[in-house]
Amino acid sequence: MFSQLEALIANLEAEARAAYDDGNAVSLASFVDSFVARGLEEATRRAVEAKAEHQVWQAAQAELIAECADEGTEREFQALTTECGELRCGRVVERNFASPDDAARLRGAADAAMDGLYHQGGSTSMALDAATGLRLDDAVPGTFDLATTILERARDFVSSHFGAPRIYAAGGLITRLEAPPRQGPFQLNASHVYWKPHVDKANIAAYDYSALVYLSTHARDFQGGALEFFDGPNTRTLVHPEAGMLIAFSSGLDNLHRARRVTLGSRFVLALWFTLDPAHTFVDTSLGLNPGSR
Ligand SMILES: O=C(O)CCC(=O)C(=O)O
Ligand SMILES: [Fe+2]
Repeated sequence: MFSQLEALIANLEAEARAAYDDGNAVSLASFVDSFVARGLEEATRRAVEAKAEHQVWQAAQAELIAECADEGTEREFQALTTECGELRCGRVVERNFASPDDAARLRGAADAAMDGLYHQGGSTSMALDAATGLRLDDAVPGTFDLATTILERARDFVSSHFGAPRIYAAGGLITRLEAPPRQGPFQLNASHVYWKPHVDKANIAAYDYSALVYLSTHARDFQGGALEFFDGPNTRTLVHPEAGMLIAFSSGLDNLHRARRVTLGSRFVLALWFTLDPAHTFVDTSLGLNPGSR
């Protein structure tokens, strides 16, 4: 299987070969070598920049978390729009974004596809990529297409709601939170705490918008597990997931949040992230394919 680095080098080599001109003074081999070397230098520079940006976001996140008390006044979700630079920030909920049937189909497929995957405490996640697609389709044919269709619809929804004409899929996860946590050989860390407040952009600086499509319903499929936003030191905004509900929000510091601990049952969510920067579009290398050669 290709590593990311091998895939990058293979891409650069393919690009170099395509760019090589026969009338060139240098041989193809040395042209490719110096093209790859320049490409790797550029990639390294971008990685260093991204690391610095990541550290800034993490420091700001730590400050916000420190300001939030353990307990706060709770209020139910209200849609919210704020200005942030040239963009719109805020949050929005859309019930029945996915039909109950589609949510149930994807939930069933995800549950089966997670057999044999590692869990961390009560949490099991699969990236939304082609390798997961094979597992999903093996469990319930057609469910990878269903997931990618939901992703595309979510992208259009976020783009029009937040007034960002062009946004790109930057990553996706299907996550199951459950209580009690499964034990056995696939349990990696029984004391893993997934219910930590966080800012999505502090995890991956390229994320600009987050969308969660719930596949399970609070009080029917699970207890606990509300989505909680930390709005100021003592104020919490809660969303109780319903199968098919979409919640979209800007990924920055205005949306410090967490999924609360599930106390009983299973809670599935399709989490999607979008970026304004095409350079950060998600590249699926899960089947070891070289994206440049497709
Ligand atoms: O499951 C949820 O409600 C939240 C998930 C989340 O915050 C995340 O994956 O970043
Ligand atoms: Fe999050």
